[in-house]
Amino acid sequence: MKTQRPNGILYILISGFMIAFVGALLFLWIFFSSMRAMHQTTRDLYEHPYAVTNAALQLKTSLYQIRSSLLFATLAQSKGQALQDTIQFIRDQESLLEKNIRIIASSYSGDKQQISKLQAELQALYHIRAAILEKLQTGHYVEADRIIEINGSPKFVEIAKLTESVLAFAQQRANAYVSESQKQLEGHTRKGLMYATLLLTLFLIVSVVLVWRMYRLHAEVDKFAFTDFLTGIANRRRFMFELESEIRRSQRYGSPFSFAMVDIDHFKKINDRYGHLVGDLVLQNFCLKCVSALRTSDMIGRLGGEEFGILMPMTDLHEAARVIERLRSEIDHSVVTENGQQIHYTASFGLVASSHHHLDLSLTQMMKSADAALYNAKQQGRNRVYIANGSL
Ligand SMILES: Nc1nc2c(ncn2[C@@H]2O[C@H](COP(=O)(O)OP(=O)(O)OP(=O)(O)O)[C@@H](O)[C@H]2O)c(=O)[nH]1
Repeated sequence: MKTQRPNGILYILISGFMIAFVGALLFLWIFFSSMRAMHQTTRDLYEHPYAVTNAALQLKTSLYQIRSSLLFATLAQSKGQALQDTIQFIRDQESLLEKNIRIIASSYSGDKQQISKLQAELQALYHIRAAILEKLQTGHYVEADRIIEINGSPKFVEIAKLTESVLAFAQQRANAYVSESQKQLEGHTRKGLMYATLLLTLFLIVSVVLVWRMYRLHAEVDKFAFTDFLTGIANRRRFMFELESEIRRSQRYGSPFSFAMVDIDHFKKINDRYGHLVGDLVLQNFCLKCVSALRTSDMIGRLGGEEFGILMPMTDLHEAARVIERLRSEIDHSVVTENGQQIHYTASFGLVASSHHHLDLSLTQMMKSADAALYNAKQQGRNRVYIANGSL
């Protein structure tokens, strides 16, 4: 019994720690995988779909800038440094344009032929742009203007249309992607909440089970600490505690109480003749008889071996003597039946009442007095009740 309690608590503590550890790991795993998924979704959301739309928009701007620069240079009849600056500006815009068309070509998920066509149209535009610049550099402004009007403008319009259609598709895809990603984010949040709730519920259940186990263990330990294992009645420790409390109560309020010390007669002979198991049955039978004969407010405890104590609160000597005598007689007139054998046993009682003693009565004095009375009952032939300072 002594080793069961620490083992039980250790077992509960270890299981509690293990469950908490697994729960914490699970929680961290859910938390980090959910965070990673959310991070990835957010990154995809801002990098992938908008890359094409941004590139298409920039491409449109570059085209517009190139066209305006060519028109301006032609109308203003630019030459010298002004023309050189315009050429440099157009080159910069074209390299920007090239960068954007590469982005579109690598990320566009629509009709790829559209992109090839756009690239081909841009190449054609570069040739037209080269022809216009050549005319401008040689001062042929009218021819430059004509090339712009006949070849350049339609080409710009054509490319702008193509870019517009690429942009519209990319935007549509981006919008779809955004709403899809939002749904995914909502899904992650919902899942996270669901797992957290499940985990919390699991922890609650485990905690309740653990607390219940601890409570039961505690109650069991308490029961074994104050109960006699064989008979199920109060053990010596519990009985002495109650007897001492009753003495104090009697001293304080002057309430009467009686106490009997009981010993089963020739119990050694019963053991020797029928065996220890039958001896145990007799002890149990004795306790049953006491419990049925006494009031529920009375208490019976095993003081050791075949010796018992009976405490009768609020009972004076006269009443106690009547009850104990009835119990003695009942035991004397009954038998314990085991394996077809009928075992008859008797008991001797030493009875003490609080009214027979002084107010400063102690537990030791009361025990001594009851023990002496019991000794007298044995001496006078057993199977009798002996009252301290007088016999029935
Ligand atoms: N079966 C059983 N026997 C017990 C238990 N506890 C003590 N005993 C036995 O009870 C016997 C008590 O014997 P004694 O003290 O000589 O007393 P007795 O035979 O009852 O004689 P008197 O008290 O003089 O009438 C011993 O043999 C103990 O071994 C128990 O829990 N079960």
